[in-house]
Amino acid sequence: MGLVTNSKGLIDMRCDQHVLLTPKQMALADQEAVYLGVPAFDLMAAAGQAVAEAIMAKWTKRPVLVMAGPGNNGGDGFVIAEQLRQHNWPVTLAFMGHLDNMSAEAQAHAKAWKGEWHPLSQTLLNDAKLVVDALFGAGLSRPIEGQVQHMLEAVAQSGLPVCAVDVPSGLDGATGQALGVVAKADLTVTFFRKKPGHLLFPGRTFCGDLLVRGIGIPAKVLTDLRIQTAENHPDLWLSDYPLMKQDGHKFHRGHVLIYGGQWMTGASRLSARAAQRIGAGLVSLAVPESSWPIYAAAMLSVMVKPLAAHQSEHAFQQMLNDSRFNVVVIGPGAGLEGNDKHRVKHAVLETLKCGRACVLDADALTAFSERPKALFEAIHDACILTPHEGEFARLFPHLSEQSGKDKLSRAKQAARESGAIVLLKGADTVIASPDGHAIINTNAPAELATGGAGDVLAGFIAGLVAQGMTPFYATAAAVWLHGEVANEFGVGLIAEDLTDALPNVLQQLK
Ligand SMILES: NC(=O)C1=CN([C@@H]2O[C@H](COP(=O)(O)OP(=O)(O)OC[C@H]3O[C@@H](n4cnc5c(N)ncnc54)[C@H](O)[C@@H]3O)[C@@H](O)[C@H]2O)[C@@H](O)CC1
Ligand SMILES: Nc1ncnc2c1ncn2[C@@H]1O[C@H](COP(=O)(O)OP(=O)(O)O)[C@@H](O)[C@H]1O
Ligand SMILES: [K+]
Repeated sequence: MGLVTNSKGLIDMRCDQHVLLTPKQMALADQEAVYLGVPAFDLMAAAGQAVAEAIMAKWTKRPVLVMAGPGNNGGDGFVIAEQLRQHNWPVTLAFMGHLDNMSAEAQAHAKAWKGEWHPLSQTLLNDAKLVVDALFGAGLSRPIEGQVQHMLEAVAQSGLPVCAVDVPSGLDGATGQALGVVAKADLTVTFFRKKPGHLLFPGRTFCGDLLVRGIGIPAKVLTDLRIQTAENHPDLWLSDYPLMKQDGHKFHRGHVLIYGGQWMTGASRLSARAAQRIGAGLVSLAVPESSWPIYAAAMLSVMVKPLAAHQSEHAFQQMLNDSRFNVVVIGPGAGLEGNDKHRVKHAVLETLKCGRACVLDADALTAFSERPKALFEAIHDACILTPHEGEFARLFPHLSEQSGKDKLSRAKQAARESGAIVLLKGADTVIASPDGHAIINTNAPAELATGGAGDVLAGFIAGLVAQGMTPFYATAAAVWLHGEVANEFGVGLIAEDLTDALPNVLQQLK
C-alpha cells in the first residue's frame, strides 16, 4: 500500500504536508533536524516567534499571561513572552519548573526573557486579557493534577481567550484524549505537522482554530519516521482517482451489484444512485421478487434483478458468477428479520468466497454480531467495512467507545483483526487498513448526521472501487467527497442531496 510511504518505505512527498506525527515522532523529527545541523536554539526561537506572530495577528494588544511549564513547551513560552514584550505588549510570565532541569535551549531562552518571573498563581489571571498556555506540549506523560489542574480550571472559569502552544496542555497529541484536565484553547499553534490529537475528538474541540507553522525542520526528516497516519486530502488519492477517459465506455467503469432488502427499499436505492453518480458504468440491484415493482418503478437507469423467494440464495450466488460485477454492496436496508439475517449472511459469505471486492455496511455487519469471527475468517483485502460506532461495537465489543481506547487505535486494531479496511464513521471518521495505515477525515459537517447519509457513502465507495481505484484510496476519496458535498450544500441537507450535489464537487476535482 502506498499511502504515505512508497514501495521502498520512504515517504511519498506528494502527501507529505498531510502526514500526522505522534508526539514521539515529532520529538524524533526535532532530533533529526538538530542532527542535520539546525540548532535546537533556533527551532525553539522559530516556534516561539511563530506563536507570537499568530497572537498578534488574532488579538489586539492586551495584557497577556504566559504560563511556562517545566520542559521545552515552557521554553517556547519564554520566547513568546519576550517577543510580545518587544512589541510593547504588557506581559506577565508565570513559570512552573526548575530552570536547571530544562534543556540548554530552553534555559538560554528563559535567560533572554527581560521581564519578571512569577510562580504560577490564579491571582495572575485578574489582570490578564489573554492567556498563553505553554505548560505542556508533546512531553505530557501523565494526567495533570494538583496545582496545575487548579490553575487550568481557573483559566477555564475566567472565560479569558487562550492560545495553546503546540497542544492545549492536558491533551494527548497522539490520541485526542484528555490526560486529566485540559486547557481548552481558542487558537492552537503547532509546529511542522499536525498531530492526530488535533483532529480526533474531543481533542479537536479543545484546540479551537489550528495553525501549523514551519520552524525550520526540513521535510526530509520524515522519511525515516515510519509514518502511517495522514489527514484526508485529495493529494493522497487524486492521482489514483478514475477521471473519465475520452475513449472509455461503460464497461471500463465497472459494474456495481447492490443487494436490496424487502422492506427498507430506500437505503439500497440511495447506494445505487450514489454509485452511479460517482461514475460507476453500470449499477444493478438484486432484490426480493416481492419488492421488485417498487424498486423497478423508482430506478430507471439501474438494472433491477428479482431474486425468486423460494431460491433467493441460489439466485444471488448465480449472479456472482458473472464476473462483470466487480464490486458488491451489502447491508443498506438488507433486513435482519425472520429469515433475512440468514440470507444476508449467506450473501456476504458467498461474495467474499468468490473474492469479490465488497462494501459491507449496516445490516451486513449486524448480521454477524453473534459470531464476528465467521465474517473475519472469510474477509480478504478488497473488503471494506463501514460501521458507525453502534455497528462497530457489535463486531468489535472489546474496542467499543466505552473501551477507553482512542478512535484511531480502535479502528486500526479492528482492521488488523478483521483483515478488512475499516471505515469507522463519525465527525472524525477514521479509515484504517490492516497494514497499519490510517487516514483521519476532517471535512465532514454535522449536517451529515441525517438518515441515509451512510447508504450514500457506501455507494460512493463502491462506485470508485468499480472504476478501479484501490479500496483504501477509494474509501478515503468517497469520505472526503461526502464531506465536501455536505459542506457545499449546507443546512437542510438530506441524504438524496448528497448524490444530487456531487457533480459540482467532482467538477472542481478535475
Ligand atoms: N527541539 C525541540 O524539541 C522543540 C520542541 N518544541 C516544544 O517542546 C515541546 C516538547 O517539549 P518537552 O519534550 O520538553 O515536553 P513538555 O514541555 O511538554 O513537558 C515535559 C516536562 O513536563 C513534565 N511533565 C509531563 N507530564 C506532566 C504532568 N502531568 N504534570 C507535571 N509535569 C509533567 C515532564 O516530566 C517534563 O519535565 C513541544 O510541545 C514544543 O512546544 C519547540 O520548541 C520546537 C523545538
Ligand atoms: N456530527 C457529525 N459530523 C460529521 N459527520 C457525521 C456526523 N454524524 C454522522 N456523520 C456522518 O454521517 C454518515 C452517517 O452514516 P450512518 O450512521 O451509516 O447513517 P445511515 O445508516 O442513516 O445512512 C457517516 O458518514 C458519518 O460519518
Ligand atoms: K501547551
